[in-house]
Amino acid sequence: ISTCKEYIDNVRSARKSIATLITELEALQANVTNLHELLKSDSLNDNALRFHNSSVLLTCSAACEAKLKALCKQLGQEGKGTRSRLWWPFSEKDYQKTIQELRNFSNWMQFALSVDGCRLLSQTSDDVLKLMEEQLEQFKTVQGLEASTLRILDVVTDQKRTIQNNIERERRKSILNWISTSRHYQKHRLIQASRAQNTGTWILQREEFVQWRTKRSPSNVLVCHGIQGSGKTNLASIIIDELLETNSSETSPVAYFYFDHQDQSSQSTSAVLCSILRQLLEQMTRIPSSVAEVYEKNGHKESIPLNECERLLIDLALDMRSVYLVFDGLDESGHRRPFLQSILNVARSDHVRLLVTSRPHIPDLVNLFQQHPNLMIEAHEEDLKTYLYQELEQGEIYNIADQEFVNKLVLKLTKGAEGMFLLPVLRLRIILKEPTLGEMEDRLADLSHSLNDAFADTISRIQRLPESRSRLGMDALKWLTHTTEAMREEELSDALAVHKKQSAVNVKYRPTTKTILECCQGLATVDADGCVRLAHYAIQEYLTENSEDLFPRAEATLAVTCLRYLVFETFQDGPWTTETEIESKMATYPFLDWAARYWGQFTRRTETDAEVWSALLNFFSSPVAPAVTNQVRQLSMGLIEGYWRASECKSFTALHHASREGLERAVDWLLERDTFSVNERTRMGATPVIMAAADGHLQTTRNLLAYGADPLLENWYGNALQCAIEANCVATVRELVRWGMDPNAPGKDGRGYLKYALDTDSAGAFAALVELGADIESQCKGDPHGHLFFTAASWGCTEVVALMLDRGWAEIEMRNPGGLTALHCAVAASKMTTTRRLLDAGANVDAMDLKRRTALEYAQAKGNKAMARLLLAAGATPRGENRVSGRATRATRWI
Ligand SMILES: Nc1ncnc2c1ncn2[C@@H]1O[C@H](COP(=O)(O)OP(=O)(O)OP(=O)(O)O)[C@@H](O)[C@H]1O
Repeated sequence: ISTCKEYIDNVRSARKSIATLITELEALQANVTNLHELLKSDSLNDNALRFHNSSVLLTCSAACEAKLKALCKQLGQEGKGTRSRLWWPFSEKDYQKTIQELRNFSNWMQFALSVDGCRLLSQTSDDVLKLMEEQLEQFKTVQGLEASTLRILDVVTDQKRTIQNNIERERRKSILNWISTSRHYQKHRLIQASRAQNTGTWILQREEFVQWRTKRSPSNVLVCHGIQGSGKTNLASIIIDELLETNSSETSPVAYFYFDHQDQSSQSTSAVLCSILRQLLEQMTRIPSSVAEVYEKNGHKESIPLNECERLLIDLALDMRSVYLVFDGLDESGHRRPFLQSILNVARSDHVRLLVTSRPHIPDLVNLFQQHPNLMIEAHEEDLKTYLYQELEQGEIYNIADQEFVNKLVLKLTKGAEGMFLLPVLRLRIILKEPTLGEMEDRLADLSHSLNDAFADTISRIQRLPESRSRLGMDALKWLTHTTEAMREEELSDALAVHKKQSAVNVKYRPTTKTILECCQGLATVDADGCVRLAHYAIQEYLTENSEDLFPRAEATLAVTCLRYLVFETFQDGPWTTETEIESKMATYPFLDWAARYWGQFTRRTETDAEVWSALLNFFSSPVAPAVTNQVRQLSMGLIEGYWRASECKSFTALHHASREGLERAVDWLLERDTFSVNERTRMGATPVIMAAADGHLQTTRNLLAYGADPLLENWYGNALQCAIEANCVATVRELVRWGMDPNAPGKDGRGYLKYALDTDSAGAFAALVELGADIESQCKGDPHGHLFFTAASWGCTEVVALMLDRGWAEIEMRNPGGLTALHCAVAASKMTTTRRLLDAGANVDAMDLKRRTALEYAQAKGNKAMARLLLAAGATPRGENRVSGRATRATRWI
């Protein structure tokens, strides 16, 4: 039974097995046939292929043959009985083995079917192994190549990363430079370099300072005040160093600014805030997206708008653990009011620690800071001693004097310091200038009593120098005392080279900076920007106070120097055609640019001086000088080409000059002689009255009108009234309207005059126009905002907004056609300062427009977090607050 079962099982699967066996045998047969063909073919003969007896292919073929024979025998059932012949001759295991073997043979044959395969299989198995090894080697080489490729890929990836980093670095640099290029650190480094070692550290231990720094003080502001020369600036530099060393980090950045009375033009509110913003960003590894966004939006503009800068500062401060801001010499800032307004906005956040230094008794500062902690600064005896000993050692005093004299000197200077650092500094300089010990002792016995005496001593020393040196020193001090703009070394040197009998620039007379400084006997110094300055604010005060005695007719002589320089033959080949030509003249003759910009300032105040008058007439009668002067001025002020083009400058007459500079006597003189028509026009259409009105020269405007000037004439920009409004020259605006200009007439581009006042937020001019009859309602017609109040809020005209509310010319909750309040408008336009002013004036922070949106939602839509915080601080209710009471709403979570 078991035999029968075995048979039946075998027979059952035999059909399938036979079919498989046949397929494998057919495949093998086909391969053998093909191989046979190949071995006979030319391709192998040509290559003279020899099969070794023990080659792999022959061995394999022999094995194949043997197998096939065995198979035949098995299938033929030779020598078996009848019954067993009916049996399927393979067990399952044998069958599987046979099929596998046949497949292997087939594979070998197939491999041999290529020339390369044949060549390989013609070798013995050892050879094949060797070849395989070689191929393995080659494979490894390829693998090596792959590894190199991977390395190359790594390098390329690295390079890509580097390039990306470079791009990011460049972008960061452009953003930072766009924000500010002021080199705030230069003054800091100068002070650091001149500060005596180990002085002033006492301030870091003072309780007021420690409390301020560690936020234990109830106020985030600390005011350090002290008399002139008490050492405030040096102490500020010590504080800055300490904060930078121990606090400066991504989350606690430090920024500072030193105000300087001689540098007003580069210390506008905007310049200072931008410098602060840049410093804070420099301490952060990544530029925050809020800053990048402002750059994307405004990067094409020359500089970052002030309100954006202020907003970003507020925004950054809120994200920091603490921000330390140090401002030295607030009393020296000529733009104090707007600056303080902005910086105190920034310092509303408690994260901001604000430290300022100033002289005492400055009324506006006293009022503003009286509720904040104060720290009195005066020179410390120990610091003075340290400083004096260091100075004496460096001055090699021990070559002349013994220790006893040195000790006596230090003691006397320290005891007589009167709380100042500056006084002993000056006294020491005077003593050290003496040639012998005896004269030093005499000086010490007869010390100047006060700071002013010390200055007077120095001046008399300058006056005792040899004549030309003394003149040079006093002339340099005269320039430095009377200029409102810092003078670069080369400008001052070129100005000092102007002598009476010259008719051209003579470079041989230009003194070097070293000579200038020597002749000023320590009263002047050069800063890191290459500007020559009076060494201390106190010197400026002294020289200004005593100017009449020290520099008789100072401004007149400066006016004459400018006018004489401008008519030099050197410039007779002007006006020039290209910007490069003009710039090259300005570079070769550095005083040209300075004289062209400031001659009028000095001349205006000294027109009646005979020498000035004669120099002025000489200037006016020059066929070239007025054109050259105008060209250089317009270019150096950065005006568009139309203004400095030679043809325009040639049409800019003496009358235009006199009108723009407000030279009343000259205007009268020129008009009386009928030299020019009162309505003389330049190529761009400028008239004398436009020139006078735009610069706010009231009397000159009056005189021109009296001579028949037509204020309705327009240049390419507008008429005299429009120019006076935009420059916020209130008295001139009044004069022009009184003369007959209609404040309700449309301007050149069809807009009403009130709108021009909004262009520059000129609240004074706006008020004057309304008082003189400008009708707000009629000038609102056609305004896309519906009313000037909304336009003012949208444009960020904070002063005009405040004015309109004060005077009742607008209601704080009035609505535009879209149901928006002024608050909505200011928030929608991201005008932070205007928004704050509206909130201070009582604007309803939750007012809703027609679609029931609040100002907070406008801020949210804009992604303006600082604005949202401002509104929330003013009590704004986030949407959903009532519904989800007690839980952060979407709006507050977003902030
Ligand atoms: N630590 C110091 N090391 C060396 N010199 C110092 C130091 N402190 C002050 N001085 C000297 O004293 C002068 C006056 O100091 P500083 O300018 O700091 O005073 P200030 O109080 O800021 O003056 P002002 O209010 O008049 O501007 C400096 O020009 C310097 O020469």
